Amino acid sequence: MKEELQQKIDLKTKPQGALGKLEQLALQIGTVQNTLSPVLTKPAIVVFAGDHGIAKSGVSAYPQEVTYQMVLNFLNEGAAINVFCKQHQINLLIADTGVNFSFKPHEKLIRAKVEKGTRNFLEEPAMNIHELENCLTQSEKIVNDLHAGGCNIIGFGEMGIGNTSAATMIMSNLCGLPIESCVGRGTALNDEQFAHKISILKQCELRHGRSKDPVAVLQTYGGFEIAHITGAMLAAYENNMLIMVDGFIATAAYLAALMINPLLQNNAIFCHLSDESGHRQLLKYLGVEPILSLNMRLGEGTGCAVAYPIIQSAVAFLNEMASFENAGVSTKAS
Ligand SMILES: O=C(O)c1ccc[n+]([C@@H]2O[C@H](COP(=O)([O-])O)[C@@H](O)[C@H]2O)c1
Ligand SMILES: Cc1cc2nc[nH]c2cc1C
Repeated sequence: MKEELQQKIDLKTKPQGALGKLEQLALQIGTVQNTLSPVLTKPAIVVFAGDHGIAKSGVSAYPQEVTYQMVLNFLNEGAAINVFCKQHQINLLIADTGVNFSFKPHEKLIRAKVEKGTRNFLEEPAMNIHELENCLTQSEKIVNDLHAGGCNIIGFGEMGIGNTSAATMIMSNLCGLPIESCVGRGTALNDEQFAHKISILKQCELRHGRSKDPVAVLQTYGGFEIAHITGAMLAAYENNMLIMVDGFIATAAYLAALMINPLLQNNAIFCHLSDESGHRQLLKYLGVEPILSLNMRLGEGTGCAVAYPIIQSAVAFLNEMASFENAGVSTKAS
């Protein structure tokens, strides 16, 4: 199928390769769906939210309460992700994987709470193996349900004060890179706060040692929302869905999932380069190029939502553009 797709792309009325990254996307999407005429159906983004014990150690510029407050904002349709999903007709769902708050039922809220926040990994592992398994099973069900409803392209966002610290530790361990190469300012720490974050994360490294085992690393550092994203990506792959990968935290979850199933890379679309400083290095480590680079560092799945119309353009040109033959346009001079 790959060769036939490449031929179809090359016969479109354009100089060879002139649609750049859109051509690579069209090739990838057609290959995943094993067709010359792929379609994107019922696009969805799930924002997984969870609290982090490490937030108590002064590693974020914002207090932990912002996690639940932002979940309420998502449910009231006031956040950036709501706006972009509405703009592009993407179905948006919010999953409470471990927020320190009791939410009232809401049609867009998925109840997947493991605990009211992870434990502080400065002192002890963020979660136990049962809690991690709970994350992986619940997220699998969430994705399976969306797939059963006709969704074939899905993005995963996250919300969790302190989660750039967890993602930093995941990246540092699984890539075998020093903390300094992975850490960033998250929600915009000043120089002093940033130095404190680095010192805390180094203490955590001393406490837990290093590991390249994705399951052990997720258990040690969390969070519930990150582990949910890992499980959700694995389930999306099993359903042969296209997987939109968002920013730093979502890519750390992807890294863990990739180590569990390397075939995941066939279905993954890297939506944007986050301004969180470790993200560039992480994408480089993975050997992938994102669609967008807009200096965004919000999370919530906003990179996926903003990149989605570009993914649609890739599918549209493949399906709708004329070939040289159909349009009566001459090919290259020989
Ligand atoms: O997606 C990203 O690349 C990204 C980069 C920096 C921060 N964030 C968001 O900011 C929060 C984590 O930042 P922090 O400083 O609390 O660790 C969390 O809710 C993320 O969604 C997200
Ligand atoms: C306000 C705010 C919104 C967010 N959305 C994702 N992470 C966030 C962090 C903060 C602080």
